[in-house]
Amino acid sequence: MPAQRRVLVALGGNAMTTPDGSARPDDQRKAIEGAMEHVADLIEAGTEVVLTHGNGPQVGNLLVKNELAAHVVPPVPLDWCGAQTQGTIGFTMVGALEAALHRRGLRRSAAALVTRTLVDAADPAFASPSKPIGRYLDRGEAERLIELGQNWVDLGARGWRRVVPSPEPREILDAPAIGALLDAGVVPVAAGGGGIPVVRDPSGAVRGIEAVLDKDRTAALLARTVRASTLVIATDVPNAVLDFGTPAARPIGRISAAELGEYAAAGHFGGGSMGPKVQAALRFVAAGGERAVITALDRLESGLAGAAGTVVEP
Ligand SMILES: Nc1ncnc2c1ncn2[C@@H]1O[C@H](COP(=O)(O)OP(=O)(O)O)[C@@H](O)[C@H]1O
Ligand SMILES: NC(=O)OP(=O)(O)O
Repeated sequence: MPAQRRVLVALGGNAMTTPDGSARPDDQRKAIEGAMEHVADLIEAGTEVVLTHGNGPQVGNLLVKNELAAHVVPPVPLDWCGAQTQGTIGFTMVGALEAALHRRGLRRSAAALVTRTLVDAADPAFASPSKPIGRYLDRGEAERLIELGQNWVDLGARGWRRVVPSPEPREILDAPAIGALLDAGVVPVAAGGGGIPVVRDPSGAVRGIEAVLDKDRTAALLARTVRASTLVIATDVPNAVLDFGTPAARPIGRISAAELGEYAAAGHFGGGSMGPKVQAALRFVAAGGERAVITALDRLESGLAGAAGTVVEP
């Protein structure tokens, strides 16, 4: 498999929902259709693309539905909710991407793979929930749910959000199937929502475990696994910003991994938002990746060329 021009594009939840995170089906369809136009442009320009995506709003909403309906139908575990969101988001992305490719005269197909990501059952993250999912609530509503045993954190201006365990992704178990899709010329959508978290029993059997993986962390692992030259993290802001949200805010353009690492250590990037993206970019480059780009969807092409966004190089 050629390593040149293979690009892993990770789409954030913001590329798939409205800014209020409500995740209404029509809003998701429209947002995904817009995102796939940009991805189709890359493919038309000759880039080999592997796609992954977040699922924070969707998996949180599904969990709530399960809990609300628990007295009527049996609730399913969080890893099943993750698998279900891979299915619906992947299905929507594949349809939108194929339509966008066909409009450009490209008869390429795409396929969404239900993807398992191995984690360690002893990961300390299981004891300290940190991954924000679902809708934002105000403090009073969040406190009521905390009393019922849920974990919620204050995320500032947008409100409070539920958090669940998010262990470190260790291995993409379905990597051979992703490789087979690439070899067949099919555009893979893989490891959505960071992949379904699974652990391996002493017998070697694999089983799901309740958590939601961080899609940026998994994207860095997936990019290395498929030997992509570039990792692009597409979100709703054109750049990572220093002193974000203050009068001294300034966007970061091209930067070395060493310098970006210093800014990260100094606390410039929000946990649960820009922090994981910067961490993923640094990990990918440290592991031998040529370039990681953090930018907005509408700058994908110029970001790939190193002319827009936060461009991280060794
Ligand atoms: N230092 C920073 N630079 C830029 N954006 C930041 C920074 N810190 C926090 N953010 C926030 O991170 C958001 C993007 O992260 P997130 O909402 O998790 O994206 P996605 O859902 O696309 O993965 C931006 O909308 C911005 O509000
Ligand atoms: N799983 C995950 O990280 O999803 P978001 O990017 O939507 O938060």
